[in-house]
Amino acid sequence: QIAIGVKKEVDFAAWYTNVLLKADMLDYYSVSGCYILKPWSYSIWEEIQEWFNKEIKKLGVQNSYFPMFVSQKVLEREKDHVEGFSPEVAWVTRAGQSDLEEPIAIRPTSETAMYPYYSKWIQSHRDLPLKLNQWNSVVRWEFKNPQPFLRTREFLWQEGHTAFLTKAEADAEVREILELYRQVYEDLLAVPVIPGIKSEKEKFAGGLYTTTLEGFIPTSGRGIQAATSHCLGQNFSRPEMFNISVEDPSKPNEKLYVWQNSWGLSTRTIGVMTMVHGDNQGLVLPPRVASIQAVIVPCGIKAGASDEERKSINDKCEEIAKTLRAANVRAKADLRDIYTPGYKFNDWEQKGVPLRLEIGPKDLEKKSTLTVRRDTGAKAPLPLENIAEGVSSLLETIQKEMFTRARDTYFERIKEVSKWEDVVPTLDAKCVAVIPWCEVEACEDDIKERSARASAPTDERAPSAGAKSLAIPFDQSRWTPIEPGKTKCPACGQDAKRWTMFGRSY
Ligand SMILES: O=C1CCCN[C@@H]1CCCn1cnc2cc(F)c(F)cc2c1=O
Ligand SMILES: [Mg+2]
Repeated sequence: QIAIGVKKEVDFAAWYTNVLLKADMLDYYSVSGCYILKPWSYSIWEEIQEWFNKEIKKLGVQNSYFPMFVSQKVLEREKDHVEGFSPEVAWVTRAGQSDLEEPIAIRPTSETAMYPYYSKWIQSHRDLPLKLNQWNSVVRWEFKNPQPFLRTREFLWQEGHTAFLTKAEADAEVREILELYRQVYEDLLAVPVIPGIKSEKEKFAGGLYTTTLEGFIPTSGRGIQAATSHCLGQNFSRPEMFNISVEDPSKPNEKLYVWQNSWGLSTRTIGVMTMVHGDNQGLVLPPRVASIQAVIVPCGIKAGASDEERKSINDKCEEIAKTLRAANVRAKADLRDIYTPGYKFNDWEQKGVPLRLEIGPKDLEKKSTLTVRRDTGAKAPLPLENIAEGVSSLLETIQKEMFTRARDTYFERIKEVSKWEDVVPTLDAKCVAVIPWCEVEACEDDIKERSARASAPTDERAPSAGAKSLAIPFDQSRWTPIEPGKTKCPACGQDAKRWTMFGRSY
């Protein structure tokens, strides 16, 4: 029987929620759009936190905590910055039986909570650079249908907010952080992403420019914004906004408004990892973030087996688990005597445990174990001698091959398109169209509108069908060089500037 009850390529949305439930990663919650993160998924967030926290501290970033409440007049400091977002702001209007004088917003992001205090704390250039990060949750009362980890009304993230004397320092940090995000996805989660810059239309409107990691979900053929690192320029420090300035060290008596960045990575990481690697047996965990990397299961114990035979097998399993744990492999022996080996195999496969070691009487005699990889199902005997070394290298191989397979799939779906008539068919083939684009915003609106009308009817639960610009990849070398003045934008015929990824997205 199909463990997950529905096939990934048949009903992706149902497959996704079933995988999360069967792997015991989450449970539904009484408030719609909110989910409980159970230990099996929360441990993945902890792995990401531990790694990222260590890295940003190397960059001199310090963690802090600002209140979750933002007063109305502070949140709406700059009308046009928030107005586009205002429908999704959640407000506290009452405490107990009495209404509040003023409604208080629950932070949807913390710029407006933090920057009045940046203005207060940053007086001299010696107070720069200021680099603070928060690990917290934010609330955005989304109305589009919620999806666990991908679009929820409350989510966990980190938000970094930094201030510099010069634009050059800010520009450099934007890319340093984006590179750390790339490592979270590619090295920890084995998920390939393409770093690039957002178009003027798609960037964070309050900022100067937005750099992004673009992920891709092959099953739906949709792109997904995996992480963002914005340069805010001086938009938030200027006098009309939060007035964050120092005396210009090179021009006394002149005010210099600071250059700021803000960057975020959320529990969306877990959803992307699940969608990219999961299969019809359920979750498939990359070893780097698996809370159990190897599960040891006693096998072949006949019903009539003697107690000592059962005990010798169980003891061996526990001993192997201990040996592996001593070598920093997160290993567990499943000695539950109420379940058959077959039941256990299915249970741990649904939870995505990267490696299973089977130990039966014959294995004991031969002093070997049968290893079974979760990602490929490949089985191979492994001598119990130097078992820790063998298991560690097998886990590394699994990590590498999970990434390579996902990257090859992603790159196969990225199609170089130079003629408009090929754009919609590319999207309908669940691919991303990379076009030599003119970077004119009106053209972008036109592409979205023309591709929405022409596209095949996608299932009604899917997000919008029109093609958005996803990113302008920093690495342009993968496509035919654009000849300035000669290469034309396939959508509008104007001169093309850079290869740009267009696709449907989450
Ligand atoms: O994306 C990030 C990274 C972490 C720090 N913040 C930036 C920009 C967030 C952009 N954004 C995103 N969503 C929002 C939703 C709101 F309800 C609202 F009032 C404001 C915003 C909003 O500013
Ligand atoms: Mg949003």
